[in-house]
Amino acid sequence: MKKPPTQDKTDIMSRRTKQTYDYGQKNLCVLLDLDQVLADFEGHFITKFREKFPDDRFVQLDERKGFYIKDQYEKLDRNLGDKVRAVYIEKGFFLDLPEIKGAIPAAREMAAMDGVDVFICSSPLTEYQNCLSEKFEWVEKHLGPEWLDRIIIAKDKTVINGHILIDDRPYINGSCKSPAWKHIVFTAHHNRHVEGRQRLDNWTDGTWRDIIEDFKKRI
Ligand SMILES: Nc1ncnc2c1ncn2[C@H]1C[C@H](O)[C@@H](COP(=O)(O)O)O1
Ligand SMILES: [Mg+2]
Repeated sequence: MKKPPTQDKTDIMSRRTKQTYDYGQKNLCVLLDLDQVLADFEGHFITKFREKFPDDRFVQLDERKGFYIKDQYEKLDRNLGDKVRAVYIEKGFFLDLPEIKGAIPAAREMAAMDGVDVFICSSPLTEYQNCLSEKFEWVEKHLGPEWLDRIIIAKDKTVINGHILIDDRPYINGSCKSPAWKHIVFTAHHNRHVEGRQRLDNWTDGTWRDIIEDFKKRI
């Protein structure tokens, strides 16, 4: 393994690809989900749904329950499922997602922390045509081009290696029954009812730093 050069972490981070050197210690690998952790999928969905279908019933954010928006809308009216889908497969939907408050400065600060590597781990829709390229565009626009090398696209997040996965989806299943990561549930309206899980409620009160420091001690 190469010896580390005599430069500080800021210099290394400014490169497009962060290199791995033998510092005699392991870095904490943090996987950050994109939708509803960095980008506000649910809030933007309601705005667009109401613009497109102003005469239809919709679910207020504080009434959201269960991961899939489509499932809850279909319970209101079974014809709404196709309308829900039409909103998020439309060109520009993923690119225009607003930032979750405080997420971008927190992600940048986390990535600059000593002993921490940060990746963005996101699942594409099966209707990938707009969603996939727009996820990359969103990251480039909000975090910068140097983050493009840190995007992991995976339908099955259980096979991805990392120490922590911060993700709003409360149950993450896949072909690996014992994923390497510990799941920290990022609180969203749809998952508030899920109990007994380690959570991160927001990016603004600084508690994310405590979680990262705690896990750094454990690896
Ligand atoms: N709450 C959601 N309802 C429907 N679809 C959703 C929701 N959150 C995310 N999605 C979509 C958008 C993403 O492309 C995939 C997976 O998202 P991920 O945040 O990586 O679990 O599903
Ligand atoms: Mg998500």
